[in-house]
Amino acid sequence: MKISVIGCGYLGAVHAATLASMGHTVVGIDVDAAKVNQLGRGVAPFFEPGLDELLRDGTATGRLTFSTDFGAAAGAQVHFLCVGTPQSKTSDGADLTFLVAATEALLPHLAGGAVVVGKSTVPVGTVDMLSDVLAGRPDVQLGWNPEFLRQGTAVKDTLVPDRLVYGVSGGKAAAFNPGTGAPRGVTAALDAVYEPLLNAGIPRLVCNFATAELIKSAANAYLATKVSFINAIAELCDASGADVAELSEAMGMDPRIGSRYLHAGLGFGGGCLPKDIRSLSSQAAALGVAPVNDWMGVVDAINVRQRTRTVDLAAGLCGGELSGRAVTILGAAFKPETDDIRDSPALDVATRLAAAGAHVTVTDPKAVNNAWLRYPQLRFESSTARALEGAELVLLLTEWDEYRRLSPALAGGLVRRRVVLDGRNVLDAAAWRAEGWMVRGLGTNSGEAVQTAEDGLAGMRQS
Ligand SMILES: NC(=O)c1ccc[n+]([C@@H]2O[C@H](COP(=O)([O-])OP(=O)(O)OC[C@H]3O[C@@H](n4cnc5c(N)ncnc54)[C@H](O)[C@@H]3O)[C@@H](O)[C@H]2O)c1
Ligand SMILES: O=c1ccn([C@@H]2O[C@H](COP(=O)(O)OP(=O)(O)O[C@H]3O[C@H](CO)[C@@H](O)[C@H](O)[C@H]3O)[C@@H](O)[C@H]2O)c(=O)[nH]1
Repeated sequence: MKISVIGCGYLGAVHAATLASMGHTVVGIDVDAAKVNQLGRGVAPFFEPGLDELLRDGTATGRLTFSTDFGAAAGAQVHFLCVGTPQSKTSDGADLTFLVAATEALLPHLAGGAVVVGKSTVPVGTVDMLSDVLAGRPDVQLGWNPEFLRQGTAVKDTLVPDRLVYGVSGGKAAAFNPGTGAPRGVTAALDAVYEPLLNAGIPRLVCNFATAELIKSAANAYLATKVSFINAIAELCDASGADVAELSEAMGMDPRIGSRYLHAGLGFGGGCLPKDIRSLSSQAAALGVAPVNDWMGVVDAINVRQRTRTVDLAAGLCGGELSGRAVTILGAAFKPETDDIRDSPALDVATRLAAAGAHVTVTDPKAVNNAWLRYPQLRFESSTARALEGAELVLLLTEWDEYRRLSPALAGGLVRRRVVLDGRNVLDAAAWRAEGWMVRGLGTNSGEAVQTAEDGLAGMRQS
């Protein structure tokens, strides 16, 4: 099947490459000429495990091409909209201008009976709004197929998703032929696209547009809620002498709760959860559903508070005065296995520490280039060892394996003071303490004095 993918960022590039790997003929279209050029050479413009191989294979077979020209989408039977829906610069709501612009640019090139399917994350009511853009083409059918991939495991998540969701006009009742039960319209087109996945037993749910839009928003809101819940409890742990890691392990053993997204630390960031909970909040406010609006506000506030707590703890560990202190931050990406720095908690903390006068050095296995372009006021170092040299305080803020495995003895030989704030609660604190390190975490300080300026002074006397 000939397919176009409009918008080739973290979502679209992976979607295009995986569709080509399933045997489809795919053209990826993006307004960013540099990105298109790189993708066309079979090279991923960002770090995503497994993507380079898929791009190389797809472009080599000729089944996968990229273009800045929307005319290249002509003749495709299915068009996927994968452009960004970032937070608006003026409100909590999503900015849908890229989606509207992409749909308008695609319009003149749509073949008779073509199917246009959105994958971007959108507020409820967006499909109805886009139907107006396509109003002059009643032969074109619109569908919504939200995407649940995670960066870092995007290729696997796309090829082996937990489920496929199809939002179609009229919902499930309209999706199947009443006589034969056979899928029709957008449902039939998407079944043909995802045939290998359906044959492998991936469940497919068909629903109306509003449900499809809200399934995605609600899923991200729930994940964010789980993370903020455990982070609020982590603060309670620090205030009471409990240990959040042990608590979370025990809670997670209850299958009704589950252990995933229950890892306390610096909190969530990235191009999805933060903007999606704010978008849901503003949708709920517009629809007069105060509890959802309030709920998302609390989840967001707890998340932002983790960053402030981390800065305060760092100040405490420096004797209450950050000015002039050499601070090394391990991690710049919003999470491991990606070079994405959108709303990175680590970089937020780094800039706040720098603003307080600390001499901040940031290192990361993959994201140094992206971060350096965006934050020229920080010092970046690609070698972990060089970044650690002379540090008076080390903060582990993105839990790459390389940092989890760091030798406390080797690191201790590089720093000026053996003081580490483990913002992701991943280090073996006992092993680090055995090498003379003062170790602090977020919710994992049981048996230790809660962080105060006195702690910092003690740490400074120790060095
Ligand atoms: N990143 C993820 O893990 C992920 C997962 C699921 C859903 N989503 C959703 O997918 C959407 C895209 O997210 P992303 O992370 O890939 O963003 P991104 O910023 O990486 O990619 C968006 C791409 O769209 C392109 N673009 C913008 N306007 C365009 C236009 N008019 N025509 C063609 N291309 C245009 C941009 O140049 C960019 O390459 C968002 O709605 C996001 O919420 C993202
Ligand atoms: O126990 C946990 C789990 C995650 N995080 C943080 O939460 C954020 C999000 O992590 P993750 O969900 O793995 O990353 P994303 O790639 O942003 O994926 C989310 O956002 C995507 C875009 O909407 C969705 O498609 C995915 O299903 C959804 O998991 C990161 O900053 C993590 O560090 C925690 O702090 N504690």
